[in-house]
Amino acid sequence: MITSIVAVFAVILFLWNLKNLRKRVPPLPPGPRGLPVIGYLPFLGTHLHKTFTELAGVYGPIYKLWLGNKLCVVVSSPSLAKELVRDQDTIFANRDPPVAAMVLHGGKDIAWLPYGPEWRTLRKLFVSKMMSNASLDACYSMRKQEVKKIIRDVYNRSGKALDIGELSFSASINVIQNILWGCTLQGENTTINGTGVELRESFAELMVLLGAPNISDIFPMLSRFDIQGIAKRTKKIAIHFENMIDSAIQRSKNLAAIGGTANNDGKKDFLQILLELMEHEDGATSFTMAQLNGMLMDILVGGTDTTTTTVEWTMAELMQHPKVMKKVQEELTEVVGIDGSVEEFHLPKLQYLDAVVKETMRLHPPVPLLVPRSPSQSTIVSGYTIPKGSRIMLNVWAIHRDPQLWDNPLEFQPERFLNNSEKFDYLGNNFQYMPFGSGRRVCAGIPLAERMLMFLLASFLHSFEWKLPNDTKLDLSDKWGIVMKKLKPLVVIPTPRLSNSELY
Ligand code: HEM
Repeated sequence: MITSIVAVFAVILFLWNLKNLRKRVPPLPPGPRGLPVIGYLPFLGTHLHKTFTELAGVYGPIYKLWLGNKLCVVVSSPSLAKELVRDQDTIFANRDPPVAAMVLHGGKDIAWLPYGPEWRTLRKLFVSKMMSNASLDACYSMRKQEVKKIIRDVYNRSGKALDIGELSFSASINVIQNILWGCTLQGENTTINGTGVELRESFAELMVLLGAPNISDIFPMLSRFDIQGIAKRTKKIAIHFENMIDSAIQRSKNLAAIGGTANNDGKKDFLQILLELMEHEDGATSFTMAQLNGMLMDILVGGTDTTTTTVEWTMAELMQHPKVMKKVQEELTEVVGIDGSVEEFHLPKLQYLDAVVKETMRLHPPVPLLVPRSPSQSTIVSGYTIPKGSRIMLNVWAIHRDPQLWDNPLEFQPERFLNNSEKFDYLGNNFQYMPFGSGRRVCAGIPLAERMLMFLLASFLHSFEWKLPNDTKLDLSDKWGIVMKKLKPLVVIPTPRLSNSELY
């Protein structure tokens, strides 16, 4: 009798333990302790990507930190990146927009919308109507005209010290505006002499505001006090953009009323296509004015600052490595010819320049932590629980410099990307190299970015020799922002390189 009772108890105890074992939720990832209430906030420093890389050295490739009551998870290995953006992509394709993004356009844009039908419609529209090869080929003449305009500007100022970031910003913003609404709204003002400088400063400030740790994000109940003034400063910039977009919309509507198009060739620009779709809305493509605004702002902001920054970093690395610069120019002479100017059909043949751009984006990924993700449900990654709503940062900067993945990772060696174009492209299929992100939320503007980067750089490098002003020392330090820029602008002096002045 006693034996039977003990046996029954033992079985019950065993089943109870088994049930508990099954129910036990895996732990959160390890991570540093912060202070009560504010968590790790005071220790973040000014360079988030570097602080996060140092912490990975202590806690491993996946760790957590608390910023106030917001749980952040930082991931910095290719295999874990794959778990997030390939194996569990539908869960991690969600975003966690900061207050600054909400102030900018209510989060109603491709970059910040949560993963779902609204985001899918906008992204599909953008990719199919604006980023297809056919659409980009159709507006090549306009891209060419804008790049030529910049090259002529530079030629007219040969021998003077010029800011490379300003030059490439002028070209990028004009190209993007032309694709969006068929003209540059500031007209001549976005050339290197005009108020394009002011516009560029607004973009740069916005990137800092979007990337800054904000008390309002960490303690939503304090957001109405806007303690750091981030919402106020973002609103000011948003109004500037809204006015720009409003005048573009008004102009487009006026043109449509008289049956005209912004381009004299009768081709519709992106804004006209969108406005028409809005009027004849069907279920598949319907969207609101707020979404239209968000999408336009997204493209203006997301497309120009990243491209400008990459051009500046590439030129800086080339100034630092004259032998590489020489090889790039030799390739250009061979492919384009010293009596010709660069055309887009030359670009696929410029394999060494392509390797130089890839190597630059390895060392200086323009968006070092990508755009933060946020799981739409609680899930498990690498044996750790990742709760719904936590903020996930993929530290691409650390992955791109990991000595276990790259030989001499801190050295600028474009050769590592030569004859390797299949292994390393921009689509994020190789989780060791992801300057444009990966998965469903990979950058939506890659086709234009790739063409613009190569076209601008090839034109600058083919048309001019570049040198630093006397007594200037090149500084390759960076400055934190969601888009990471050079701390000091790159200022260089051009001298014409081509045989014939008519090529300028
Ligand atoms: C050098 C140039 C560029 C770089 C390095 C870059 C990088 C990125 C990165 C890292 C992301 C986030 C990806 C992720 O979360 O996995 C992103 C998103 C995005 N980019 Fe780019 N980008 C560039 C140029 C452009 C251009 C030219 C456009 C538009 C004309 C553009 C439009 C967008 C949009 C709309 C998104 C949001 C995608 C989404 O959330 O679905 N980007 N970009």
